[in-house]
Amino acid sequence: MSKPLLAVVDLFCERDERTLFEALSFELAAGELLQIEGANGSGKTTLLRILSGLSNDFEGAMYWCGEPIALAKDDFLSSLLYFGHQPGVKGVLTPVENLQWYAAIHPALSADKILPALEAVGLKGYEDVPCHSLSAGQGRRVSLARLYMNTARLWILDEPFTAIDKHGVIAKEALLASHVRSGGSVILTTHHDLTACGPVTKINLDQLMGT
Ligand SMILES: Nc1ncnc2c1ncn2[C@@H]1O[C@H](COP(=O)(O)OP(=O)(O)OP(=O)(O)O)[C@@H](O)[C@H]1O
Repeated sequence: MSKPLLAVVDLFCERDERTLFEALSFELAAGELLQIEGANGSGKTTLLRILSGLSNDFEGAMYWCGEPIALAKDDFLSSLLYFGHQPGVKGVLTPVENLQWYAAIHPALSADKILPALEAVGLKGYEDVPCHSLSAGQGRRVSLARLYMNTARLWILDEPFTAIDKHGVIAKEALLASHVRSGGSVILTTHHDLTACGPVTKINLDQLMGT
C-alpha cells in the first residue's frame, strides 16, 4: 500500500495556557482535499502554520511520504504551496512584479505562466497597475494567481476565498477540483460551503475538543 503524502500523529498545541487541539491524528493521501473547520479562534490558522513548517510550537509528529518531516524537509518544502491569511502582496509592485518575485523565490512556480494566471483570476488589464490601487478582492486575486502557476503537490490554503466574489469562488473551487483530480492534495480552511470540489474530508476542531 502506498504511504500517505502527509501523516500527522498525536498533535498537541496550546496558546496562552489554552489547549487548541490535542490527540489530533490524520493522514492525507495524494488527490485528497481536507477542510479544517472550527469557530473563530479554534486554532485553524495555528494548525495550518504548523503543518506548513512555519511554527514549531507544538508536540507530536509529522511524516512526509513516510519520512519524519525533519528528514524530508527539502522535498516537503519544494512540494508545498502555502497561502496565508494575509495576501502577501506588495502594494508598490504591480501584479506582474509581485508574481515575478514569487516565481523567483519559489521553485514550484513557473514565471511563464504569470500573464495567463492573471487572466485566469480576472486581472487582465490590471497587470501593470500598482497593487495599492487595486481593490481588496483584486489584491487577493493577485495572491491567488499563484495557484494557477504552480505544480506543488500540496496546497495549504488559509481562507483562500476571503474577499472573493461569487464568480471568483466558483472559479477557485474548479481550480481546487482540477488540482486534486490530477493527484495534488489540498488542506484548507474556509467558511464557505465547498460545493464543486468533489469529495471533501473534514476535521472539525470544535468537535475534536468537544466544544
Ligand atoms: N502567536 C500566538 N501567541 C499567542 N496566542 C496566539 C498566537 N497565535 C494565535 N494565538 C491564539 O490562538 C487562538 C487560535 O488562533 P487561530 O488564528 O489559529 O484561530 P482560527 O481558528 O484560525 O481563527 P479565525 O477563524 O478567527 O481565523 C486564538 O485565541 C489566538 O489568540
